Amino acid sequence: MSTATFSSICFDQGFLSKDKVKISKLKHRNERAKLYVGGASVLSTKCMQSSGKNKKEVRIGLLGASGYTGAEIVRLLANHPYFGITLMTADRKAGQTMGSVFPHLITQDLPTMVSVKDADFSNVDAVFCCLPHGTTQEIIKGLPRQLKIVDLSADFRLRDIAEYEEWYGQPHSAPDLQKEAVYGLTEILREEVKGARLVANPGCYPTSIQLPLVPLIKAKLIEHRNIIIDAKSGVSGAGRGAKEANLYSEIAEGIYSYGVTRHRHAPEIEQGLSDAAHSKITVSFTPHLMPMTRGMQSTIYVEMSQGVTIEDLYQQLRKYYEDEEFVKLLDKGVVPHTHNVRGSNYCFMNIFPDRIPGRAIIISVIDNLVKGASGQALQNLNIMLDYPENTGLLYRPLFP
Ligand SMILES: NC(=O)C1=CN([C@@H]2O[C@H](COP(=O)(O)OP(=O)(O)OC[C@H]3O[C@@H](n4cnc5c(N)ncnc54)[C@H](OP(=O)(O)O)[C@@H]3O)[C@@H](O)[C@H]2O)C=CC1
Ligand SMILES: CC(=O)N[C@@H](CCC(=O)OP(=O)(O)O)C(=O)O
Repeated sequence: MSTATFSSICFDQGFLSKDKVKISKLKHRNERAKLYVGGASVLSTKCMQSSGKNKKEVRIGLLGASGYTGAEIVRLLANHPYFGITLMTADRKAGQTMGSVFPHLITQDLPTMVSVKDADFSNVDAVFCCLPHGTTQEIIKGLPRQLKIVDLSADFRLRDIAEYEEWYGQPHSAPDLQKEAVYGLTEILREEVKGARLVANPGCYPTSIQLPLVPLIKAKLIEHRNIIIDAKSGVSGAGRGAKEANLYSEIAEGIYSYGVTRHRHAPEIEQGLSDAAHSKITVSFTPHLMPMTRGMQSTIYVEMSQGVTIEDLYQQLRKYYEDEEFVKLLDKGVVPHTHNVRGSNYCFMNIFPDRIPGRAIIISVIDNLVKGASGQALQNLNIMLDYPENTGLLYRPLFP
């Protein structure tokens, strides 16, 4: 069985069917990976519906389905043999079908979107919450306790409620739930995610920044001072809502920095780095908006600890991520490009010696909508529900 190929398996989308990838290679830690080659369990949605058998095992509620991250969850779940969507919500677009809002999803059989206040959770086991921060905490507070929840917003990411209130400019209405939430930076906090009911999915910038820095800080290879992060995002990072600053004519043929000295991802990044260091770390962080739809690059300048070499940093990242499916340290000298990860759940990174002795430059790229949002969210829910972590996430990067 372990030598079956994906070409022998019925998936909704053609790209995997052409891949002669040995199933054994794709197995993760979880024994349920065996189900990949179990015949009926790998049938596509269409196959299941037409036979009326083998309904998907987990019923998913998707809150904020009409936004970019919601649509991305729908796209990813098309290839998930176990998770099926039974509830979708929208705000202004409540009452509409997904296919009318996102024609690229018209081939998927999906429920009509309803307003959150009319949502019936009796047919739901787990929820992806793709709502704006601020609105999310009230909604999650009202959900049935038995639901597993992955929240893509920032509402439960910061442990310190006072810090949340300072950076987000409003009181937190669910501090008790905040205590229960687990920060879902998967490759770093996988064990905590396993037992969680509520996961706070990390922001896109914090994901691309913490993945390379946390292993280096844990191994005491870099200094805690003078960490400088220059990060760039595609426009989809700002969501689908209309904003003057995101009009084509404002974005095309130029770049601009925003949130200079005060972007709300700074405390989130600092929380993760400080946990790794067991002492307070403060960073210089400046995000930029780029004239591209998806993609994110973080270029990070660090000071190496006394006596540490670039080779030490490289070997630490190599060791830390050698068994990881979605985080890849590239060969020495290869510069990561957002094109390398577009449409996929990968984070690619590399590390270079700076011309200033003792300093290093780290480059990390992700797709903000996948590893930076919906992909990592699905990775987390797979773990929370004890499914193979890579289920539904084996999309190859789109190039060009
Ligand atoms: N875009 C990205 O790259 C990333 C986004 N995130 C976070 O994920 C969350 C979703 O982001 P994204 O999909 O980009 O956002 P969008 O603006 O594209 O979508 C927001 C969704 O929430 C719904 N909505 C808006 N206001 C309300 C409300 N008051 N009550 C109920 N539903 C509401 C919208 O419905 P309708 O369209 O019908 O009005 C829409 O479905 C945000 O918290 C964002 O910060 C996190 C990481 C990366
Ligand atoms: C390009 C752009 O505008 N990006 C968003 C970050 C997206 C994200 O991760 O947002 P949350 O932390 O709110 O979930 C921003 O800078 O506000």
